Amino acid sequence: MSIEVVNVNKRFGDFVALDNVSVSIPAGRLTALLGPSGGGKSTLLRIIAGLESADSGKVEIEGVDATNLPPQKRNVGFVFQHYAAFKHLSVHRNVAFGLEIRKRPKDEIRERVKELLDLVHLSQFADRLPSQLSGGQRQRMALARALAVQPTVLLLDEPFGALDAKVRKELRDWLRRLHDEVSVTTVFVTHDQEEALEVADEIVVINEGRVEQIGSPDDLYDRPANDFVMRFLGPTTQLGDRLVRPHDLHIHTGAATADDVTGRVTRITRIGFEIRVEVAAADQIVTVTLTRNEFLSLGITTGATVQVRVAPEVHSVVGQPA
Ligand SMILES: Nc1ncnc2c1ncn2[C@@H]1O[C@H](COP(=O)(O)OP(=O)(O)OP(=O)(O)O)[C@@H](O)[C@H]1O
Repeated sequence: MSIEVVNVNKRFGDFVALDNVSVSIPAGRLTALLGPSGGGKSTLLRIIAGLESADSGKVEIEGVDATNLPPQKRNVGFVFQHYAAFKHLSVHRNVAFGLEIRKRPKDEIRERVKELLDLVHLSQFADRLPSQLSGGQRQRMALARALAVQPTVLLLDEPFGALDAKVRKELRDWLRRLHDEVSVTTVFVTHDQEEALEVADEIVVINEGRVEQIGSPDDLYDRPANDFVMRFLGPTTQLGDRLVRPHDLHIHTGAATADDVTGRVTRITRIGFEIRVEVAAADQIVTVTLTRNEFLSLGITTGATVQVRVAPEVHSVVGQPA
């Protein structure tokens, strides 16, 4: 393990921001701290970085007890959402900054900055000022700057939060590729479940100062530890007393069996290549998502009587042509 957070507690006045949090973050992986706003993600990241101290508990980085070490002794690099670049320095100088204050030889700095600018695809902008870059380019510069001093751990607090959806998506893909190239242990905060599911190897779900679940994207999505994780990770619908994913429900128009709930189709909506079918069953509106082929083979329209059940073998149903 690269980072061990053990029984960390943090209060702000009476407010409990972190309630006995323990997390193991594996070396060389990309880990997301995911959860709703105010849940404590940034506080945890800041405690790992040494920018905030825990009231009690321990932080270990690469086997070293870092609990009482100042940030600069932890060998972590960090990037925050509203990244403050040195406005009067070129991109090259911004990236070189950490190396210059460490008084590294000029040749080494030149070489390393060149490598990093290549890595983040900003070589042609080396002489520009930060104000002459786009938001996405500035975030890439921030990452290059954080990586310059070869941290063992890279901490990113909503690094793409302020950017528009398209740039965000590009940077997300790019971060994944970058991580695969340099494989420095990376922890990033996000409240966006899609971002976490798409990019991270491991996800730590944090809510109201507590860890709800830790696992791979598949673990969390398919085997959520509780209702909170299930609802936070993706769409859900209620069938009887069961909370399920809309695509894990099966519809048929044959005779009802013991597992079926009978209902009436109230609405059919097409969302991209999926079809969302709403079924009024008993006192519930159940949402079922189907592929276009599944939907067409059923031949249902609004008002039809249908049977709904939880698909017996989810993975054999999803994605199969009807
Ligand atoms: N310095 C502080 N003083 C008082 N309260 C604070 C301080 N820092 C954070 N908090 C409170 O602690 C709670 C957790 O904040 P934190 O920033 O860790 O949440 P978060 O999960 O990162 O949320 P967001 O996604 O909105 O950034 C919030 O209710 C916040 O108001």
